[in-house]
Amino acid sequence: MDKEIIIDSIHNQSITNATEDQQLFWDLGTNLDTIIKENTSLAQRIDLQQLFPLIYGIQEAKTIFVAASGRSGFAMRSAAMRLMHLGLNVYFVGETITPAITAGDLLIVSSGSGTTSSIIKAAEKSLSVGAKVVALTTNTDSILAKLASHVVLVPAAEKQDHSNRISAQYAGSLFEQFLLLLLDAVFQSLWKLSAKPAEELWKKHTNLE
Ligand SMILES: O=C([C@H](O)CO)[C@H](O)[C@H](O)COP(=O)(O)O
Repeated sequence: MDKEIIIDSIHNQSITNATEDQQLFWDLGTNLDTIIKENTSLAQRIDLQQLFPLIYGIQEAKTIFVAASGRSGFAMRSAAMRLMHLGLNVYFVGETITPAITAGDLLIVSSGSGTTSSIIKAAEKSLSVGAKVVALTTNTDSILAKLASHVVLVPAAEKQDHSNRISAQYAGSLFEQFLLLLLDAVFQSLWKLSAKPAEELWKKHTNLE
């Protein structure tokens, strides 16, 4: 190939890439800004008093069970880990070592849609044995919300709401992100109430990772 053509094509390539990179840079910044703003707005729309029964329920329960699917499940696993750090007896539903739920226990479920069948089944079983069920969901008319002993409404977009009205993010992303923030806020309150020093909690942190 002619030397000038090669130089020309390299030059054009770098101009094209620079433009694409600039666009990507701008998009990423805008995306982060959108995500943070949507979470901030959601935090302002949460009725914090709806969290009181969750907090008291966690303090009173013999054993706490946590259940959620997919990305909601990832957020709830993080919350379950922190409850364990507080010294509470906590299991994630579906793990091999999770025992039977019984009366006096608490099941915390989260489902943006409130229609995920495994989560509804877990709630039904828990109620049938006399355990309490606290549900976090975007939909107070859902089967899960109607079953639950107590509902925390998280007014994020439901995963099949493609209207962009509540969130510009894909599917249930806002709900799933916010679960992590909300349950970290719950943990901070529980930690303060426990009056335990961080060093005591840290002893519970896995030393096998
Ligand atoms: O992983 C999920 C999906 O990607 C939606 O954003 C959900 O967490 C999963 O499908 C469970 O759904 P919900 O029970 O409605 O939270």
